[in-house]
Amino acid sequence: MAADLKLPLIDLASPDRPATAKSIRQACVDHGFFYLVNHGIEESFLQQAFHESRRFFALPQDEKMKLKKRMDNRGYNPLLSETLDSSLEVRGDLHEDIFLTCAKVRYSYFDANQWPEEELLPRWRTTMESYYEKMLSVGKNLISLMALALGLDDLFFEKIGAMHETLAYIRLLHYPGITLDASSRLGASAHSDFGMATLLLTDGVPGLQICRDKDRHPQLWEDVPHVSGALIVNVGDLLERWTNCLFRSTMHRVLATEQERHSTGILIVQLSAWNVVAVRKIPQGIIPLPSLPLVSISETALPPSYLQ
Ligand SMILES: O=C(O)CCC(=O)C(=O)O
Ligand SMILES: [Fe+2]
Repeated sequence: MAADLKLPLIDLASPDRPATAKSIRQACVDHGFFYLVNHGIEESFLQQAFHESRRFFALPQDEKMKLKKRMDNRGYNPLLSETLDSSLEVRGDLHEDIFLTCAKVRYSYFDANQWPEEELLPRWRTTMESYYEKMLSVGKNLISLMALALGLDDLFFEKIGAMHETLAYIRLLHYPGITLDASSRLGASAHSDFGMATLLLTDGVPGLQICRDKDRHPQLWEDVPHVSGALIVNVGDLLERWTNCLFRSTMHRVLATEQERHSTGILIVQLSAWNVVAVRKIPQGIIPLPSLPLVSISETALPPSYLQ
């Protein structure tokens, strides 16, 4: 049995933004994970997004395969096609997912999405487009609070152009509620997220766990309990890098459970700093991805004062 964790709860509607920023800083330093409540997205709308997500995964496999993920990272990943922990010998996590982005950026991503046909899933596209807009707006508010939490002007990321042409992905995930062989195969194997931050919503079925100290042996995995109506926020590798590891991009995973599970999330990535994105955390430390430039910490966007 994994230990149960009490993650901090951040109230996005609190009028005391400096106090909220202070709590966010503590949460990002201690855990890299927290709950976000009073985020302003109506519960009925979130349920509708889940409903549409379920409808998609319930389609016949050949319909889903028509949207199979392409090189640009958008589209459908069938069951067992992805292994988030690249060090595993048993390949294939027990989930299927679809990636969408609605960003209107220079590569016309908006039109490049692969949408299910309207006759097949009426209103699916419009629901996902509003889901994207609503989650991104919460994410932008949060990122301005993160700037405050770093002792910066709350428009800091906007001013340096970091939110210019913001790229964010919606990821709809389905864990089918089966366990394969008696192996240790996971729903989503251990990984950290690569962008600035992820905002996640789960259907309440347990499974999500975090490992706060990846260098500890044996690793300690702690359950992230469900909090009704709250979004789960986690810091991504990019923000960890920008803050010289002050904010933690915490490793997490999802167990394979016998109960079916859905989650929907938005991953906020920073498009105009791909060179900074191009570092991945691996257990041994930070390494550049092959063929992509590594930006030294002193060249990153934040002034040294943020560490104080
Ligand atoms: O389904 C979950 O609870 C976590 C999903 C996740 O880690 C991800 O989408 O990066
Ligand atoms: Fe993740």
